[in-house]
Amino acid sequence: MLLADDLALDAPDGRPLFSGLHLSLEPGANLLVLGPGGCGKSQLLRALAGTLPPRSGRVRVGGVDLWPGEGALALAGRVRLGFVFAQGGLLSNQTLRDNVTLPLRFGGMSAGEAVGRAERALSRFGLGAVAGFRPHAVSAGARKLASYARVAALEPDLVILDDPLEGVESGDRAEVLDLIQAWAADPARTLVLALEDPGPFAGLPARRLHLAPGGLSPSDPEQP
Ligand SMILES: Nc1ncnc2c1ncn2[C@@H]1O[C@H](COP(=O)(O)OP(=O)(O)OP(=O)(O)O)[C@@H](O)[C@H]1O
Repeated sequence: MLLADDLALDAPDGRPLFSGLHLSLEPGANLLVLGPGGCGKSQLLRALAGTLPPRSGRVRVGGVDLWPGEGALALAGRVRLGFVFAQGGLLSNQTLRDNVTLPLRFGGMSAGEAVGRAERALSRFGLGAVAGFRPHAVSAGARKLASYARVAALEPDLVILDDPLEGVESGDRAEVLDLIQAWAADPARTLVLALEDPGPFAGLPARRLHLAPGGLSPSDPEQP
């Protein structure tokens, strides 16, 4: 489902983060990307999600080349990819409802079905009453939940979550944890999580990739 071959990434200032990364995740596999702040976890997830070109190397998702290639655009209508970045990543000029609906429409779903599914996903997270609001009109916690609703509605083949509990209010943690555990247990879904510390995900059945300042952790058994 997810293949990274000889991947090298730089920080936005051009500083090398790591090189020679190999990953191969079959459908249903889970991966925890671990490492201290600033070591490049977010940049790696963006490259795997097709939103940030690597310095060199290859990324394939569901048999589709993202890099070299046109990144996430290449996935349209072929592989469903859902991601939640630390800041949520909602489109600020669209309502929460439209933020959830748009990826479904891009995947070819009819407008009626997409809106119905978006409404149900937002209601599940207690956001039904604010579905017509734009992201800046709701709290940071609600924005984060809406970004989870967007992924849940999409039912993606690949889920990529950066710092999954960052910004989730304490009363919503159990709901979000349940959702992530269900994704992790689904044999058809591949899940990638980035965290400084596994915390509540320590028991997740997942492989681990350790990033360290200045490169890959030399103790990482995944690497050749
Ligand atoms: N927009 C940006 N502009 C400049 N530098 C950036 C930007 N985003 C990330 N960086 C730098 O790139 C490096 C990797 O950042 P990245 O966010 O991938 O690390 P991380 O492991 O995810 O850390 P954290 O857990 O703190 O988010 C860091 O040194 C960071 O300062």
